[in-house]
Amino acid sequence: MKDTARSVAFRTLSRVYEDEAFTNVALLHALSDDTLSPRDKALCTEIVYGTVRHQITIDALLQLYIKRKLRDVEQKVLTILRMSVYQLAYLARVPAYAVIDEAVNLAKRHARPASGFVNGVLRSYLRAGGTVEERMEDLLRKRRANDVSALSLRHGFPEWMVRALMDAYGCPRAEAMLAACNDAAPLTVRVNPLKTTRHELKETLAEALHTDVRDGGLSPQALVVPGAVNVENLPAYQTGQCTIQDEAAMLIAPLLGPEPGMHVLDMCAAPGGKTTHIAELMRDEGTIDAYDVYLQKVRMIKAQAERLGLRSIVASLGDGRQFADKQAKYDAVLVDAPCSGLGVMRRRPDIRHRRKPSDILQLVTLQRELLGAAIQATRPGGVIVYATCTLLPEENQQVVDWIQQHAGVSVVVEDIRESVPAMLADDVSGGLTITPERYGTDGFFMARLRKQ
Ligand SMILES: C[S@@+](CC[C@H](N)C(=O)[O-])C[C@H]1O[C@@H](n2cnc3c(N)ncnc32)[C@H](O)[C@@H]1O
Repeated sequence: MKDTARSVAFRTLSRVYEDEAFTNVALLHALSDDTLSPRDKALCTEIVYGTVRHQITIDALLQLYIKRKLRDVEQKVLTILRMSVYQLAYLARVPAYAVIDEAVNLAKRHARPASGFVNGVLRSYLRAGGTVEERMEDLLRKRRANDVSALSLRHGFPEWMVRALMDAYGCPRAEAMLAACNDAAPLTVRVNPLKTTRHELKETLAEALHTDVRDGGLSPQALVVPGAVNVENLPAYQTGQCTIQDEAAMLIAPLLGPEPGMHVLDMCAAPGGKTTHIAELMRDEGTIDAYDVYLQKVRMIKAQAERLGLRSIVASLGDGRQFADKQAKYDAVLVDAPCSGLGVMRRRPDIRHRRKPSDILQLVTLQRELLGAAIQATRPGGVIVYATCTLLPEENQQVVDWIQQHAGVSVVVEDIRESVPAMLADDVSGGLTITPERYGTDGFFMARLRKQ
């Protein structure tokens, strides 16, 4: 049978829900051949991301029409219902009859005995009427919901995550942050100054993609490409003129103060986004030792270095914590630590469903150990940059504060207001926290320490 936007969306969502695939990776794989038209690819992408983003809200609405608990509904049937309610609730331009027809066809193909059930539930949903906002507010009134459960239901994030953000940033800002985490992220690329200029690359990309490409507002190396485009297929990408990277992430490597000839350690380096940035800023002169604990990921660093034509990167397999008892020799060390990833939920919406509160404690322990080892590996007078892509202070400023007390050597947290764009100065408090609702970027934390 011929693939449609919805059948490919169903297959992709099944991989996310049944095989624990990452949404962005499963989608990239599903759309890599050309069986769908560009319009259908866009619809499929919208359905997949939207369903995962709004799953908590969708489930609460679906439960009103299903007597059993949703966890007792067969996964394939639940996937069909979730993606269909997403379309009925959030995609005004899609006709309801098309959604229900295709849902029933999908059920006949993948869960035949349940096709009548799928039809019945979706028709009951439609009959109840009202916009998704009205239905949600009705549900919240009936549940007498407090602020945390209200934000959880309105924006589709688990309650523990909402509570953590509210505690850290207050209610209005946390709500704006959650809403921004549901926005589609733009594609941004970092120009490789060793091969071209931002101006030249901008013209090359605009011509190849028939679209307006604009300069980023935060990094002098950033270009923003609108729409869902595949830059990786373009000659400009394949010949190493640019790297795909969120604009806020482009602010991290410069904090190390990279200069030609330096000896730098990148402790958690894969897939190499920041390693290659450091090498570009060092004009590919000097050495960057880049480590990661997964062999497959070390190969990714090597592939990126090769694509960009960078020779100063030495990528190796290794645990960053090993540097705790090695010689202190590096001029600068980057710890781009493994973290809960709450800052990148625009691109990885499944993070909200995967992460558990208990993960945070484990991550904080690892982050402290990595930062402690980084300080040991740095020569006296050298700098250490600690960064994450999460929004939780426990994994960010609190790790930096803790290490100052426990490093066993003297380290100072430097004031980085002069080293970041002026408009970010107010976001610096110890380290810099960039949140997604402020500048349309992913969320990041970065701090610079100097070993005395
Ligand atoms: C946030 S990512 C790094 C992203 C990378 N710096 C970039 O810009 O492309 C964190 C990385 O740390 C790696 N990692 C996790 N535990 C580690 C450890 N103990 N030592 C070294 N790397 C580790 C993960 O495999 C992951 O690739």
